[in-house]
Amino acid sequence: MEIDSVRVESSVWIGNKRYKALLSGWYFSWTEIDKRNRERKTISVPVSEVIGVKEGRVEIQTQKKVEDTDLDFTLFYVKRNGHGLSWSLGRTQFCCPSRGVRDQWTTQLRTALKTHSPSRPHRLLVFINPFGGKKRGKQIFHSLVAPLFELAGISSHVVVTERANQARDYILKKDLTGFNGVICVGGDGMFSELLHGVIGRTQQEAGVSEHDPTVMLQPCDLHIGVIPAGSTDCVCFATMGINDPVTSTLHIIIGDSQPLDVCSVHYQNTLVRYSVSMVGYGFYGDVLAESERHRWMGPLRYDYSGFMVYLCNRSYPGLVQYLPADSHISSPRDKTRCLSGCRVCSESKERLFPHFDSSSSLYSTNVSQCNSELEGEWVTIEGRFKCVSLTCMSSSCPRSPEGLSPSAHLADGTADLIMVRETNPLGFLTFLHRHTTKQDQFDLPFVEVHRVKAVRFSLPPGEAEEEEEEYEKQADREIQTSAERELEDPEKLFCGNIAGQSQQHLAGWKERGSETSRLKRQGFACVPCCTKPRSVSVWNCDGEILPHTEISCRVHGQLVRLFARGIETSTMQ
Ligand SMILES: CCCCCCCCCCCCC/C=C/[C@@H](O)[C@H](COP(=O)(O)O)NC(=O)CCCCCCCCCCCCCCC
Ligand SMILES: Nc1ncnc2c1ncn2[C@@H]1O[C@H](COP(=O)(O)OP(=O)(O)O)[C@@H](O)[C@H]1O
Ligand SMILES: [Ca+2]
Repeated sequence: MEIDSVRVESSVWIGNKRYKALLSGWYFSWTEIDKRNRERKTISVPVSEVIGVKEGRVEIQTQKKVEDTDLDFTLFYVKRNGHGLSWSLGRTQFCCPSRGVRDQWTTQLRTALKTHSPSRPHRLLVFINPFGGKKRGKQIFHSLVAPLFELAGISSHVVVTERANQARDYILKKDLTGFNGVICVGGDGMFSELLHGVIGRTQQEAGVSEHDPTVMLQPCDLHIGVIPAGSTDCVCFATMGINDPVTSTLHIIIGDSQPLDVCSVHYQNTLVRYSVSMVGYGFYGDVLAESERHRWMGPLRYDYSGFMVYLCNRSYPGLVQYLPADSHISSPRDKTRCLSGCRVCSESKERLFPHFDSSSSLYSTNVSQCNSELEGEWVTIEGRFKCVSLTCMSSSCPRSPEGLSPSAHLADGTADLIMVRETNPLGFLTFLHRHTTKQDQFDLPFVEVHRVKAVRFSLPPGEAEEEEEEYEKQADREIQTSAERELEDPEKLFCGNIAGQSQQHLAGWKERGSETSRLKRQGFACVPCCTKPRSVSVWNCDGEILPHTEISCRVHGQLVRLFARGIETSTMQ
């Protein structure tokens, strides 16, 4: 065996074939040597993608040694399947000329792993929602994820949730010393709990008020990992390009890091929620409100509710104001895609954090810096809309592989505002259908899209007053008793589903009795396609219904980081 400071090399055997194994720089490779000593095919694995090195011949499933010889070692690494987005565990068993050489290899490979992968997690906090999606969260974790963590030497503390918001509260309140990341096994709702916990805790520790819409929030160090086991799983799909628990687990193990923009939603000077995928009014709000009544259908509830709400053919008046992003940098119609190593996103880092000190990893929370992000001319648009949606990223998911806004970026500090004006049912169906094909859903005369830094939504003045009167009357007449019941415990009304509500915010609900009554009537008590015209919809914020109509949203560039690397272009191994 030859070892110098940059190279380790020796002969090894795989089965009955001889190979030259080489560890050089960032790569470990093995090249077949034929009987005439000529070099044949080489397989090369980046050290950063090695999952583990074990002495002996070890099986993948059981991790047991099938044969304990002194000459063998087994290498586990990331293997790309198909087009490269789906990852599985690769395994190769090497036989060395002597025990000394075998021990040298295991030592050298483990040292290289430590040097080249310093950001790997050692200890993780895992939250499983046993009721998400098809209710397979526990099974997915124990059969697919836990064995890989064990192989990689990662220890985990597992919490199977017993109620909504448990994961969020745990992150906000418990001692997290020693954890390098938090993982959710569930859907977008579960991710959202972790998101609120991690952002909230980071701001608490930094002494930053989350309620102030103009403040620069402190970026979060604790990484979030997502094992898809929900209904839409849009966060996972949009950051990995695939919903696959094993792929997600391998990205977590190797400590990949993908920054993500987050949108904060405020009502007056109170934080309502954070969003990473979609804040949608009109169609998407109605679909969500309707779908909550059909949770028993599992993921299909969205298709069923989508169909019912589509038949209602509603449109809503609204006043939308937005702060455009710099159109020289990128545009929602530039037909590009945000891929792994995206230039637009990496160049945004300097713009978003001009005072970032890389030596100490400190971000300056300078208020003037944040205000510069909020500078510019606001644009106002009034009209009747089928839907108004804001998305910080493409929001691609299996239902819409290109997403709500195919050219949106994961970490550029902007979101895309999509406004679909009132149109005939066929026009709206064309718009919806284009989400499922490669056709441009923005190339329709009633659709507008803008890349923005902030958005405000309000009801046109006349409408707002009329609505208010109508709701007051309705609230008094029709649902007084249920309104009283819900005021006693507003959280119960939504089945504990308003994750992220602060006490202050819940108090806000109690004050606005007529608004909660209205929501109940619209979202929960209303029969789909009811004959009464309704001119106010609800907001769908990453799968949660918001208790306010007039909201303002602001994008916080690269606020959190995921164990992911964005979508890779085809790279076959
Ligand atoms: C005709 C086919 C139309 C397909 C339209 C697809 C649009 C898909 C947009 C997807 C945006 C996803 C944004 C992510 C939202 C999630 O955060 C959030 C929570 O997810 P979770 O339950 O996993 O926790 N999910 C949602 O709010 C679900 C929104 C889903 C909307 C689906 C609408 C389906 C529409 C079917 C319409 C059928 C019309 C047929 C007329 C003949
Ligand atoms: N043990 C639990 N019981 C009830 N609700 C829960 C529990 N754990 C999490 N939740 C809530 O369930 C909601 C949906 O969960 P999620 O995992 O996103 O599944 P889905 O994608 O099917 O909606 C989330 O808003 C989350 O807060
Ligand atoms: Ca973005």
